[in-house]
Amino acid sequence: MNSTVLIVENLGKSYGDVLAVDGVSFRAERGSVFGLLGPNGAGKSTTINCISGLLPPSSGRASINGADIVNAAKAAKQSLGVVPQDLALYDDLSAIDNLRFWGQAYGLRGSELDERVKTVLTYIGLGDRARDLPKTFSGGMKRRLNFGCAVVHRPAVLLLDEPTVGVDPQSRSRLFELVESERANGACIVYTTHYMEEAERLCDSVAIIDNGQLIAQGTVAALREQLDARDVLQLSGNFDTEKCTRAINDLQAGALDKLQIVSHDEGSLVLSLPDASQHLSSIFQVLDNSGATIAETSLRRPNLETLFMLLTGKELRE
Ligand SMILES: Nc1ncnc2c1ncn2[C@@H]1O[C@H](COP(=O)(O)OP(=O)(O)OP(=O)(O)O)[C@@H](O)[C@H]1O
Repeated sequence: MNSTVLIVENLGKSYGDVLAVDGVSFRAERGSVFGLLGPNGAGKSTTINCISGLLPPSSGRASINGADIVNAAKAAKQSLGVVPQDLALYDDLSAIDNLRFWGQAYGLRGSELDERVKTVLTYIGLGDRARDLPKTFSGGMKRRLNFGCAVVHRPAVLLLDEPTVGVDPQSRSRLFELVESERANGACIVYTTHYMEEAERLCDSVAIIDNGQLIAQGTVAALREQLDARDVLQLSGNFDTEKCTRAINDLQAGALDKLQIVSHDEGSLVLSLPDASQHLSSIFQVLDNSGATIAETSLRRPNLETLFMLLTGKELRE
């Protein structure tokens, strides 16, 4: 059995003049969580909405379980479950009837439907609230019901668009458990988020998207390796750009040949280097000699968030 169930090739989507998704390609496997990471407006939802058939792509293609999302849309949708960013529940249907509705929409009938709905209700922790309306639920309970509706027909591919936005910590960890058990059941999960710590906890492989383009892709371990164990040192204060660059160049020419400038303007200086804490005093010394005043300093260990900064020179959450 081929383990690749989702193939996205050179996908593009424009809204008028706005190129929201620009040639995105990736593959995702059964029994794995694929993270699509990027800041607000990067193009994550547009990518998800194209894959789920909600938006027609402007270019490129995608297939789910071998079915092209445009030419074999019905078969593609049958293998797909979607948990959209905004809740998609019927307020006038009880929890169990919301699940029954989605089960029927995907062709489940009779005892198979009854059993599956019962299993999913327990699975999402709403067994004792089956007959209640979603409006009586907390935000986290609604999210879990939304999740249940997406998995009731046992999809091969599950798309989750920022599922933890506005969710309390307890419901968040329950959602993580649900994602992990779907993976254990063999589903391929595409998980979009701008929380890098969620990606580091959940994802087997990730793609980082910025301005509609994938700027890095691989397993979390491989991307960490790409960072070359670099710390990110962020300084804010007053910097004369020219004098400061000269000072940093002197350091690079000396012992700190791995020192890099990530971004630099008059009010801030972001540097990266391995084992930064060992070299703080020499960095501060040369900056001081260049006439810089430093108001604030922060040192971050390498993670996906610092990788984003190293690749783009920008903060993930601004
Ligand atoms: N219906 C639309 N019409 C015009 N532009 C749009 C539309 N939807 C999204 N965009 C633009 O497309 C780009 C990508 O948006 P998208 O919602 O896909 O990003 P995102 O990464 O999902 O961000 P967020 O997490 O904020 O939803 C943004 O520049 C956005 O303003």
